[in-house]
Amino acid sequence: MGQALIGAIANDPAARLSGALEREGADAILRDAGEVAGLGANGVTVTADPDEAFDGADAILDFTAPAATRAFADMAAQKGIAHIIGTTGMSADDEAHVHLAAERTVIVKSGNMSMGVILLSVLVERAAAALEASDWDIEVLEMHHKHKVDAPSGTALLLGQAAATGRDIDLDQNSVRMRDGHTGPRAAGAIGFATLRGGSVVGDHSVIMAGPGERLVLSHHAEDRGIFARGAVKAAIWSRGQAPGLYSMRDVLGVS
Ligand SMILES: NC(=O)C1=CN([C@@H]2O[C@H](COP(=O)(O)OP(=O)(O)OC[C@H]3O[C@@H](n4cnc5c(N)ncnc54)[C@H](OP(=O)(O)O)[C@@H]3O)[C@@H](O)[C@H]2O)C=CC1
Ligand SMILES: O=C(O)C1=N[C@H](C(=O)O)C[C@H](O)C1
Repeated sequence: MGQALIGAIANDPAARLSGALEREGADAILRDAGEVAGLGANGVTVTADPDEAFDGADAILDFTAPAATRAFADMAAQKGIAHIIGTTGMSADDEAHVHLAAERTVIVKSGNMSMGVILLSVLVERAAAALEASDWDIEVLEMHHKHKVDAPSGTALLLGQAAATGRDIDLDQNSVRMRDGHTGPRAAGAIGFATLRGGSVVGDHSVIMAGPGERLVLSHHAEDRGIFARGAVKAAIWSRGQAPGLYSMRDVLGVS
């Protein structure tokens, strides 16, 4: 995602890359960030020092890992920099940490930054509200590339949350995250998740609403990681002048 972000910033006249961070020992350290992204030199040197990378920045675009995101949330809050979080696979404890940091700075956090997925979540919420839970079973199916380390995807959870909100139920209390063996029949009102991994799939998500004699399927297919990067840049630009708080991509895109 780092390379996609550098590309999205270069293509947006309202944005400027001020720093680029990688982990100590990574091949990209001390290289030109534009060259690492395959765009030609842009004069920004990749560093392993977060302080150096964040110095002078208005926003941090963070697509890393939960432990890093926790640490960067503290740094962003302390420096008063907006924190745009795309990292997924965060625990409840990580989420609570981010909530606390959002008391001190602007945080935009979303399991998916693309316009299409955010609109899909609105449609899922409406469909789930309209369809009787006793008749319509909701399953969220996702497939990603073989390098992905967390499951279900952040997007699948975001879509599951949209369905739960539409039904006015608690997702954690009603979700089935895996099935194996003699599971018994499906619990009425459950929201199920199924995960596929393989190849180079950028990100496919379907919310299946299975009713008596018919099936409604709402899907999104990501073809290029640029859609996530462009959303993150949009969020960073939007964050300017906002009051501290935890925001979603619905806030950024103005859809509900
Ligand atoms: N919300 C959205 O729209 C999207 C979210 N994502 C999420 O973004 C995250 C990253 O995805 P992706 O780019 O594919 O993953 P990668 O593993 O390719 O990239 C993550 C990078 O972050 C680096 N990193 C981790 N910890 C630190 C740290 N403490 N300091 C500096 N660098 C660090 C990793 O280094 P190292 O390899 O050395 O650990 C790695 O280079 C995932 O959680 C993914 O699910 C991805 C796409 C879209
Ligand atoms: O890891 C990925 O690649 C992606 N992660 C996000 C997720 O967990 O949903 C967003 C997108 O689907 C790609």
